[in-house]
Amino acid sequence: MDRKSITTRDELKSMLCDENAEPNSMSLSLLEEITDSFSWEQEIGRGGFAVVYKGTLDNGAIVAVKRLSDTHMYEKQFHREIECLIKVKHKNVVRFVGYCADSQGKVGSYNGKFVMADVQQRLLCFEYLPHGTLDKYITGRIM
Ligand SMILES: Nc1ncnc2c1ncn2[C@@H]1O[C@H](COP(=O)(O)OP(=O)(O)OP(=O)(O)O)[C@@H](O)[C@H]1O
Repeated sequence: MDRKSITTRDELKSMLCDENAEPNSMSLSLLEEITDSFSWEQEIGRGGFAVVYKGTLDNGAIVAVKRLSDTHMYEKQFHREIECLIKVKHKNVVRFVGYCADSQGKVGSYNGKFVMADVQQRLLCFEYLPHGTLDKYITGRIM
């Protein structure tokens, strides 16, 4: 279980080219880099618990980066979700590429005092599906 995390665009590109490659942990800095720091121009959709961004690579490859809202899940649930996503491998299920759980202590002011708080970021990365949602696809509302 000591596989090296995906930290560069090249590592992500070669992982995407290998259909047998297992999902892996990814660095927050790489996910920030490919989504232009989660800019609104890269946003492709919103669900109940996450905003989904397009992550673009220089060879034209695209991934979908799902940034979970900080209140969405406890640690255990997040681990269980990753475990399930890793196990599911099927041609009709979107490919799970990787995950990122990052926590940084940040100093801020609260009631006039400086406090140190843990800022957590949890992200999931999937293969990008270019044809919109299934309901729009089925009902023909795709451009
Ligand atoms: N792999 C993907 N490729 C392309 N677009 C995606 C992908 N995953 C999500 N999206 C887009 O982002 C939107 C939000 O996705 P998300 O999975 O967060 O929410 P959801 O499917 O509505 O379900 P829920 O809120 O229950 O998790 C989708 O409706 C879709 O437009």
